[in-house]
Amino acid sequence: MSINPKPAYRRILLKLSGEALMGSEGFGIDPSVLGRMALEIKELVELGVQVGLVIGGGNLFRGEGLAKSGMNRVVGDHMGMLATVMNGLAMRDALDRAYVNARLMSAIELTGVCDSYNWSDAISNLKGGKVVIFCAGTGNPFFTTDSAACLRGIEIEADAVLKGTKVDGVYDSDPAQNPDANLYSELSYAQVLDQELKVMDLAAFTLARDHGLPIRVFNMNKPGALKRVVMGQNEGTVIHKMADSLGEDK
Ligand SMILES: Nc1ncnc2c1ncn2[C@@H]1O[C@H](COP(=O)(O)OP(=O)(O)O)[C@@H](O)[C@H]1O
Ligand SMILES: O=c1ccn([C@@H]2O[C@H](COP(=O)(O)OP(=O)(O)O)[C@@H](O)[C@H]2O)c(=O)[nH]1
Repeated sequence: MSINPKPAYRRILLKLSGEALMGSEGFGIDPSVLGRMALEIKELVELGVQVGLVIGGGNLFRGEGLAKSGMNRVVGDHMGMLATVMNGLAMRDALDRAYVNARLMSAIELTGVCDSYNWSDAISNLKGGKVVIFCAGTGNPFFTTDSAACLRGIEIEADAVLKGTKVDGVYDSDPAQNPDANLYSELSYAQVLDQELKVMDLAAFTLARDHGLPIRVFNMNKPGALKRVVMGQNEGTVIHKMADSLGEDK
């Protein structure tokens, strides 16, 4: 196995689900998980990779779940977006404690708590080697933080969206249901859509496809997997533009 000494990416958009932060607890934030993730992100910064981060809120609130219990969906989504701000505050704090310079930018204005999202400030901070955490999703109800990850990824001209999840990548069927499921190392956008593989919601996925933004899915709970992805080693599944048997992939 050859080790590639240089990172494969100059700038990435890392998406971490809220559930990734709760560790073995069923709710909330596990400080030890947060600390481990901060150290993994620090390694990337030390390699010279520019890191934008989008954090989910599913460990605290999801609008869809709250709406099922009778709450107005828009209010539920507002709570979900504020949950991502809480996760963002915790992540910025963990990065500070790991001596990593980080800025927290919110799509919803929260004076005195964090900065408001500003595209050019985000780019300057990234160029200056600061980790930029984008919270409050897109700022709009009925969207997800996967959509926010693709949107911010396109805006900051990231080389890829790296989606950290609970499984090793994208399989031909749900590995939680089928122990014999096979892991893909590479897929085209068309293959994901044709085979209805679960990567991210359709709004997020089509945004990435239409802008040719590669998505790499990997296991955030697997120590060192993030670094291997960034070093261009064979880890997880990449979904990107490729000519497939049906002709041009969009
Ligand atoms: N074809 C598939 N490949 C990989 N994971 C899949 C597939 N189908 C369903 N899943 C499930 O999707 C989950 C990960 O989805 P993800 O979007 O990261 O989480 P969430 O929906 O909780 O935000 C995994 O736990 C896995 O069981
Ligand atoms: O642009 C956005 C992003 C998120 N949310 C809300 O915030 C919640 C938490 O985000 P998400 O479910 O994407 O978190 P994850 O699954 O990544 O933890 C969502 O369920 C939505 O209710 C929203 O309304 N608009």
